[in-house]
Amino acid sequence: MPAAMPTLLSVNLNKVALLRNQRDIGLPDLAAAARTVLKAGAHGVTVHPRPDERHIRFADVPMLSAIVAEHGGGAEYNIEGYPSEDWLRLVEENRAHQATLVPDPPEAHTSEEGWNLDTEADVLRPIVARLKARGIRVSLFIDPDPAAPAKAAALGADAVEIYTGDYAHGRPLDDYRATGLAAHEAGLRLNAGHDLSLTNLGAFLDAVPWTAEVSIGHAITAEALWMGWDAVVAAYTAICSGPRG
Ligand SMILES: CC(=O)[C@@H](O)[C@H](O)COP(=O)(O)O
Ligand SMILES: NCC(=O)COP(=O)(O)O
Repeated sequence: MPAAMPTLLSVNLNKVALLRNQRDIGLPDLAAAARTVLKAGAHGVTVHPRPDERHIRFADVPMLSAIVAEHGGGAEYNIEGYPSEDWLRLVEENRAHQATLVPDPPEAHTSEEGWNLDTEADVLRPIVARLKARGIRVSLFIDPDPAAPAKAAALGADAVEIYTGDYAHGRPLDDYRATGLAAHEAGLRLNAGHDLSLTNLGAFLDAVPWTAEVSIGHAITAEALWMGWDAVVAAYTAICSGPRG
């Protein structure tokens, strides 16, 4: 069993932006949300700017970059998305610490699968090199497939993010643990995300103790409506730093 390590929490602000976009009055204040979650103890902020700007708008990206930089203390900015030229420029121009490449088509309702690292290898390899040349950590969004981490490492990725949506809907943790171990053995940073929540995060981290970072947005935003941001971030960081069973 690997030495227990605290898992870092990156709060995805997509759903704060989604609510903000419903009216033209700037509420909820996205900048205030970013400052609040960082002050409450989140390690970083994640955004997933989609081509239709349904939630995070391209103009939000530099504003949030400045807030993460202003917070300091090693806080990180994780930008997720499909690596179109526009998205790549957004990542490069806004000092992302980590770029998480996700295979979503523009019309995707949400992210529901990882990369096919066999058929997309030739597309991804130069993109990974381009981002790494700028000092950006590159994470590839993968399915819970123990064969995926070695393929991601062969493409030059620094990290993988296991898609956890199916786990949240009842898929057993066996493949997640095997994939996490494979990432650890491949020397990759292991991230995880999608539909993680206060009710399912602990069991995931117990089964996959190599997890360096979780990015959580939908559930934490819903939970913050009842608990408030300070309390909900504290609840997640307590799970993230708790003893691994
Ligand atoms: C990649 C992933 O699982 C999430 O980060 C994604 O950002 C969710 O996107 P929506 O918030 O648009 O559903
Ligand atoms: N990479 C996962 C993420 O950033 C947030 O996903 P979700 O918690 O909104 O499902």
